Amino acid sequence: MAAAADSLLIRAASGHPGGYPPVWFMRQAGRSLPEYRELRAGIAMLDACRDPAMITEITLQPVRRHGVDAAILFSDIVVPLVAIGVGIDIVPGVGPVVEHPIRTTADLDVLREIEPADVSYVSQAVRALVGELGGTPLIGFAGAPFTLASYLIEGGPSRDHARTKALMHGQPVLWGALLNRLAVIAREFLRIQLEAGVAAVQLFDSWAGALSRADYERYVLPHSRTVLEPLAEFAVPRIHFGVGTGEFLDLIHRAGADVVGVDWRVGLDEAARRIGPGAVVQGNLDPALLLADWPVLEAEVRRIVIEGRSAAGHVFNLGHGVLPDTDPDVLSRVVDLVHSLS
Ligand SMILES: Cc1c2[nH]c(c1CCC(=O)O)Cc1[nH]c(c(CCC(=O)O)c1C)Cc1[nH]c(c(CCC(=O)O)c1C)Cc1[nH]c(c(C)c1CCC(=O)O)C2
Repeated sequence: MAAAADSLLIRAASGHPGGYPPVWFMRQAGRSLPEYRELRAGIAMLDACRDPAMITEITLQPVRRHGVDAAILFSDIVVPLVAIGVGIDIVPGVGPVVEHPIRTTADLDVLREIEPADVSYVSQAVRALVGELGGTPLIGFAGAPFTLASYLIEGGPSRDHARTKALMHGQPVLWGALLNRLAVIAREFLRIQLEAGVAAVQLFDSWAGALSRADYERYVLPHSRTVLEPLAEFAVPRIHFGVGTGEFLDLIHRAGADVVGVDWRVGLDEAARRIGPGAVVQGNLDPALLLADWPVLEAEVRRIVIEGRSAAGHVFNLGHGVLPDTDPDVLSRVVDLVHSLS
């Protein structure tokens, strides 16, 4: 732990950057890696997420291959919900699909509080990983209340989040009760990972960008704050990420984040300005550009590293997850390039 606490990621997150920005990739573990596809063959996603040896090996794969500056726990945002008994499956090529969508007060009963014993495989994997990783920090994560609520209300992935928004505006009491339960689950799931030894946490509010600034502030921010604020006691970086949240990056920060994840729509210099003094940012290469010719990609990486220097700290990452058909050698080359820039 002492070594991980001194890592580039932890230093950049507290606003004391070293020579080059630390680099890791959202969804660095997964289908872009042949060794992942081989290991996962014939094993369902949620079964893999409940097997400590599998979690450990898959988490380590991109660290070994790319030399990234952080590992992210192999899991999924729906894992804590499945662990407390919510009927959810992860369907390949689709995403999480919910057996009984949540649409009434009675439906909330299924969302009981999570206990460490519900996810002992996660604690076990974290402890093993902290030992294996040495000085490389391990990032734990959870899905944010809004993004989890969207899956639960819609019953699966949604383009427009229409039922979610209708419930948010039309049944604000039910909305508040649902988001509060999800916030407590996310916070306790992160606490379990922190107690097992993760060096940082990331809260994924992937779909928050579907909301207006005013609606985010009123209906979502208080609940994301319920997740993040009490975790300050662990004194580790709390990263808060969403896609399309450029209009309210300051609110993402205000919810209790030390590091604000930024997608590719806003430059990091402008993002730092929007967040305010002392801003630490994470991002923000467009994952689609990993499929472009190297000279194009190289120029983008250089631009992002330069723009990141106007923030108090910068963690190099993508603006969203690695796409499955990304060439893993390109990811390794991006890591080497970032490491050569100081
Ligand atoms: C929205 C969301 C989900 N899951 C997650 C989010 C938030 C991040 C984001 O916005 O991308 C979070 C997540 N899911 C996964 C990770 C692993 C850690 C990492 O390497 O980043 C993380 C951080 C593994 C996964 N989670 C999933 C996979 C793919 C399943 C497989 O390999 O069979 C992986 C590696 C499944 C999943 N789970 C989810 C989706 C949309 C999918 C993809 C469905 C598909 O295209 O098949 C829900």
